[in-house]
Amino acid sequence: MAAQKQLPRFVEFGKKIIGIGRNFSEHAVELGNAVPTEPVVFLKPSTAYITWPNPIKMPDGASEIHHEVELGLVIGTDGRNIPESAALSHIGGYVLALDMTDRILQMKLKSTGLPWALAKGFDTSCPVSDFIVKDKIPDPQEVDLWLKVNGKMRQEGNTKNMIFSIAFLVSWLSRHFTLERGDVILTGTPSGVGPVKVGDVIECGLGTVAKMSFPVVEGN
Ligand SMILES: CC(=O)CC(=O)C(=O)O
Ligand SMILES: [Mg+2]
Repeated sequence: MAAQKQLPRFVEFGKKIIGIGRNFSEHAVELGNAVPTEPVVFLKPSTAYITWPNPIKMPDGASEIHHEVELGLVIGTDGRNIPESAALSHIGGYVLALDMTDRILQMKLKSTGLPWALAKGFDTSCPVSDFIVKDKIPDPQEVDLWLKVNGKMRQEGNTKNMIFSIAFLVSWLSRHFTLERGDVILTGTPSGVGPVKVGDVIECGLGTVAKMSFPVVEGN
């Protein structure tokens, strides 16, 4: 409870949303990408956040978007050049997150070597759960991730299968830019990503620690 008071709801101080791509080899392979030798990084604007009971809105011009269930790390203490040995102490807690992606647009951008910002950063592209206090996840490298669409299982994975560990990611990112209290790091999705359309309902969870559900609606 004390920890919850320190970090009440991350959205009150949410800053950068830092995405890590292709951090599970089976997912990299399912989209025809090479398994990375260095983390693949992108950013989403804070306007991407939504929490229950808000819906995911289809972005303009799209008829489908992809779901990606992920563990989100919430930074609790600012840091730069954080050694790997101290990385976990900079994490203040966690969120269950969806990295919603306009895959068709992302593929187009990739094919011309352009950044993914528009495909990853549309409004409502980052649904998140309530803040999860650190104690609820004693080992973030041993967490089940699952996602269903309209009641059918689509993604099942475990954070132990990440290519780059959570401690490595926090340390490595902090060498490139300062991590600030309230930043959220999306740690990558396991395999099974796929399309959702208007009318679909996504339900997902982190083992039994967190669960959330979001409908997909027409954008405006
Ligand atoms: C290809 C992607 O969109 C990468 C990504 O976000 C991931 O989680 O992996
Ligand atoms: Mg992702």
